[in-house]
Amino acid sequence: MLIARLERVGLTVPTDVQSTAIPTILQNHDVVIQSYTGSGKTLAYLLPILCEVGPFAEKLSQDEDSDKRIGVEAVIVAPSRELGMQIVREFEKILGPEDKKLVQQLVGGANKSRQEEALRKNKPSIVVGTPGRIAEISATGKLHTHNCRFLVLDEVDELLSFNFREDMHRILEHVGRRPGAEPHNKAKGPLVRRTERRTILVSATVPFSVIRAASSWGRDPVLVRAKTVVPLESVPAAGPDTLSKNPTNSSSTITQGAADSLPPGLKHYYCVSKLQHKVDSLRRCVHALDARSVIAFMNHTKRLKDAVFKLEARGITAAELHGDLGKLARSTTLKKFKNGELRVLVTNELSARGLDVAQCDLVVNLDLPTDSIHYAHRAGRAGRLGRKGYVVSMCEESEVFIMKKLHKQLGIPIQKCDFPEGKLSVFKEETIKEMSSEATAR
Ligand SMILES: Nc1ncnc2c1ncn2[C@@H]1O[C@H](COP(=O)(O)OP(=O)(O)OP(=O)(O)O)[C@@H](O)[C@H]1O
Repeated sequence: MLIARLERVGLTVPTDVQSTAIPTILQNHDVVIQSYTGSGKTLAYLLPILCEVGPFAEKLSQDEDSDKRIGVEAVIVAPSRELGMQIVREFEKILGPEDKKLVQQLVGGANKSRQEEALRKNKPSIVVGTPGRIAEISATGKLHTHNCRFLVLDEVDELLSFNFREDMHRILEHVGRRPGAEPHNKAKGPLVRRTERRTILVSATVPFSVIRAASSWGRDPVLVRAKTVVPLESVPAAGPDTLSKNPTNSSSTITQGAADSLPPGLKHYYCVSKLQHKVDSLRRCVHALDARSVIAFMNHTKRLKDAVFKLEARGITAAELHGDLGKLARSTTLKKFKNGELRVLVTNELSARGLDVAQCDLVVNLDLPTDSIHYAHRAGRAGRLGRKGYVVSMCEESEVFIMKKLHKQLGIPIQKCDFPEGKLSVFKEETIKEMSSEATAR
């Protein structure tokens, strides 16, 4: 049934991470799924859920069946409303129009009373949302998750950040916990109250904070990477940027930084440009690479509008996407970008995580990311599902040392380039020594 439906929507060959994660989750494991951006992690958890929840589920035994009617059975948490809605659309694509009411979005910014009304009326088995809204509706008692069998935290390292702490605590405490069960008592170990909830943590980057969280939230969780499954306790504690030795060898230290979170089809460059010329360098870069679908990242929302204005003034269709925009403006802009009406989307960190625009062929850092993890998530907007793509970072002379650091932490070549006469020109391979002597000479 499910396989037939997948074939109908053009999903016939599983990606590596799906081939590894799906059976592991169906064997009742708690899992951490780590695989590079655009490798199909969403379906890696969505498909096992649909094997057990909804129209494609194997028939449950009588008592489980009666339980089935009470409340939500899967909760998926995402750090942004765009990613939340993207996951909902993936569910709806597979469920089809007749069953799409089985999944309900609970993202921030949408109308809360309409969401509560839909929960009451449709009695969805699956909810997908952002931490604040899920926690808020759960606190009103209108979201019944005690029967929940799956809790998915997508972009989990982002969800661990401070601003989600309180909401995530509530979600972890309530989802899959039977009413009246004794409160979480560490002394009795992390699992005394959750019997069958499977906790699935997902990200392209898995810093040690995620490993630690998984061990306390799950029951003997395993780490699923593209082709390997290792017990989590075999992962030694390490700093945030430990690079993997040999990813295929299960005893190696895992990458807790970002080295193997980058898609293989990407080429990475940096271009030295003065701050006031960066947008013009972006324009020359877009033309030189003949990029059709470009995502440009900036660190300060205030400056996005100015960049869009300059691009439009030079005849490049562009728009800004950030959290200060209203819900409608954000979804309209995203739709226009995805259907090719816009050539450049100028955005900030909000859109870095998880945004899936299959045709994105160029990512430009108009402002440099703060670290290798942020670099990886931004870069991973291009090269989706093994496609080719470029990542070009615009940096001032004084920031070149940051590119050297990223090159080292990520273990990837990031070559210096420029765009004279509308062509990409790559400087000869600058070794680390040359780069560092350049850096010290300044
Ligand atoms: N088996 C498959 N066959 C064909 N297309 C697939 C398959 N699995 C996923 N896709 C498509 O590949 C794209 C990327 O998938 P997805 O967004 O799940 O990647 P991801 O690993 O979650 O990326 P990120 O780390 O950026 O969130 C999506 O458009 C998805 O529909």
